[in-house]
Amino acid sequence: MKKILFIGAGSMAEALMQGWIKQKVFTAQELYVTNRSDKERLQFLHSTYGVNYRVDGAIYMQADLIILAMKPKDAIAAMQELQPKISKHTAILSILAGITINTITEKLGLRPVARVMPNTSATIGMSASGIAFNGKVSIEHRTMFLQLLEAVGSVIEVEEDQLHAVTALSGSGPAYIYYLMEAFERVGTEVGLTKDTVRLLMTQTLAGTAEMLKQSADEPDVLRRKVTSPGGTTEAGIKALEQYQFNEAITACIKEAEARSRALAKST
Ligand SMILES: NC(=O)C1=CN([C@@H]2O[C@H](COP(=O)(O)OP(=O)(O)OC[C@H]3O[C@@H](n4cnc5c(N)ncnc54)[C@H](O)[C@@H]3O)[C@@H](O)[C@H]2O)C=CC1
Ligand SMILES: O=C(O)[C@@H]1CCC=N1
Repeated sequence: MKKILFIGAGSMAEALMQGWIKQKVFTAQELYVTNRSDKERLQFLHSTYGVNYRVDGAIYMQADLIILAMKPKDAIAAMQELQPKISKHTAILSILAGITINTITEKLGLRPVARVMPNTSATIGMSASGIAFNGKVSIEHRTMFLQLLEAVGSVIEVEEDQLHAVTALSGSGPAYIYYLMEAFERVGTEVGLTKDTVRLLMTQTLAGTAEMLKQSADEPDVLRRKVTSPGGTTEAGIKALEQYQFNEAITACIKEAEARSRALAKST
């Protein structure tokens, strides 16, 4: 029986443990979770998923894999606390935005580290994750790390530096789409539909559009033109997007998020 230890019990830790249990990658009994102080949160995870939340010194020492899942601002203190408690050989999977593999091995010692940027859709097996490894990761470790991420969605290997871009795009991406949906629902009710009807129409539109992009050989602009009749509604809508600087807004959004990821890396 494996021992997989989560340090940090927030929404991303929950998404991963939920996905792994659902996909039968690990049993709940193999998962251990700890956080800084919120015992109620640990009890909630225990009663909801059956994961262990009583973590003694032996569990730290025997852990096969440790998942770093605290907020980046808490990472240094958490790693300093962790270092004396864990075995020299334990592999680390970090989901921390902006915290480099170098910082992790500086604080925890040279060991196999995978740095991953998943997203919260891991909860339903639909994460899009980027992953980078250090030189200590063996072929067996690599296979294991990739399987863990494949169990909760799709995963693509990138250079570590590219994880800043992955974070800005797919790590934060669900929030942008939820924000878009909030806007659709708000305006949808203004033009005469109920919120429920807008939700139904637009979730299917998002899913259908994503599937078209996956299945079609056409580029997005070609697919867009197929929707856009001359003098029609789409053209009017797109003109409004252009007038309100849609492209500038998206560019600023991704660049600000990427810069924030880099700033986080610098400040630790
Ligand atoms: N929420 C998201 O969509 C994504 C988050 N991430 C990354 O995942 C990490 C966690 O994010 P969330 O789950 O959203 O955060 P969260 O705020 O929901 O949870 C953070 C957890 O870490 C715990 N913690 C803080 N200091 C600790 C310490 N010293 N020892 C043990 N536990 C400690 C807190 O008690 C809390 O349970 C962050 O580093 C973030 O960059 C990565 C991809 C997506
Ligand atoms: O907002 C954040 O910093 C994290 C990283 C990607 C999604 N959430």
